Amino acid sequence: MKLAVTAPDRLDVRTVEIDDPGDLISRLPHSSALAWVRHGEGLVGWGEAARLTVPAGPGRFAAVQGLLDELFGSARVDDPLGVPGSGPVAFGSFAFDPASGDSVVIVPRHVVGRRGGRAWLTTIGDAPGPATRTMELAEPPAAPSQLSWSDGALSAPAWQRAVAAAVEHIRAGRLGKVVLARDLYAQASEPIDARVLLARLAERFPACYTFACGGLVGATPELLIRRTGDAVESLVLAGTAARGATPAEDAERAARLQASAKDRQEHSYAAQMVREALAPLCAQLTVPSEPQVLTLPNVLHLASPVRGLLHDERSVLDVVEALHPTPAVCGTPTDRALELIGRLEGMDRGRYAGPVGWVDARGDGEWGIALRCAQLDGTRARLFAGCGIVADSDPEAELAEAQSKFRVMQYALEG
Ligand SMILES: C=C(O[C@@H]1C=C(C(=O)O)C=C[C@H]1O)C(=O)O
Repeated sequence: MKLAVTAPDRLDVRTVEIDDPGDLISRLPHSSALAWVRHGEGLVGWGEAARLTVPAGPGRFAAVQGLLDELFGSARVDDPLGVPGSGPVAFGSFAFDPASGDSVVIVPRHVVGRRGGRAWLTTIGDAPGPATRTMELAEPPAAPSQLSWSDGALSAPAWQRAVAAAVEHIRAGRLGKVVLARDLYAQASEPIDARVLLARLAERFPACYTFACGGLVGATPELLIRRTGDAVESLVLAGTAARGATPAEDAERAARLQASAKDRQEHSYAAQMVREALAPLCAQLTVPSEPQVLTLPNVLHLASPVRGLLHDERSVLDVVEALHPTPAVCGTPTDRALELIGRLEGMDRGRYAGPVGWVDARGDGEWGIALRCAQLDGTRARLFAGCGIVADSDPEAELAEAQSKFRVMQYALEG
């Protein structure tokens, strides 16, 4: 594995406490944004003090952690706050497939953080000017215009055939579950500004993690892992139903989802694997015996909140490595599911369904699974959505489920 690294020999890092900046996303001065925001709290970043381009291959998480240890370990750091996300941080977005696609890790020159009534500004490289200088509101960016839509690798009927083929493999006993995704393109007349999408997503999906890294922009409900000191948390999602039109219909659909043997099976593959991956790392681990229902503006999900205490000092990236790819986005068993995904989807997922998030110099951080997202490339956006397939899956129902997941980014682009 050969990593491309652009970084100075030694980072000069300074964090200062600042007045409440309010909405973080409106502080971003240009479209090449880095973001991780939920309920108005989190981190936004811009500029590049360092960039790591990580090729496919085993050990990519450990390789990144090793480089960050060097970079952060040799840095001159003035960080009087000492809270998760203060001092130097790296944002990252890893490719889904361990065998294909580059991953991107960026140490921004400027980071604004906001959590629990405190806010901070971190500057790398330059002597920071007065905090108010960078706190000026950026010019409001323009919304995407004249969008046209087209299929990605597979049309809707072709994708339904892929789902039917997956069901055959599962019924033949070759695997228990596989997650199949498809892509969709949006073409705009002008370059798409990530900040417009981020602002719309954060407003409409406040309970999701609105993220941006290396042009991948989305709002994921799925927390792969948060590490704060020795405490770790995860939110496993798998099993989905459409929202109802009224509160009564929602309640009825939530009850049906919780009682659905097919969705419970889809969910238990994912929850069980997360338990098995975390157990060896944890002195204590709690996985609820029954999933709950998470209600989002577009869908309902079966959800298992997992909590644990690490028994050794480990960076959040070590835990990401132990978890990815979970059956929420890949399948069971992992190797057969990966192979079938490669055969049936007809596309490279890139960084969709890979880990996305941030890590600081203490090894604290938050990583989600990059879902409900699009890869921006100038005037074009490539959207992704996928569904867990088990023996009882129906291709038409899975297509409808994928459409309801696409709606998140369709809304972000169209308003
Ligand atoms: C694969 C996606 O979502 C995943 C699949 C789910 C399912 O199949 O029920 C639910 C949540 C996510 O874990 C996606 O949004 O693209």
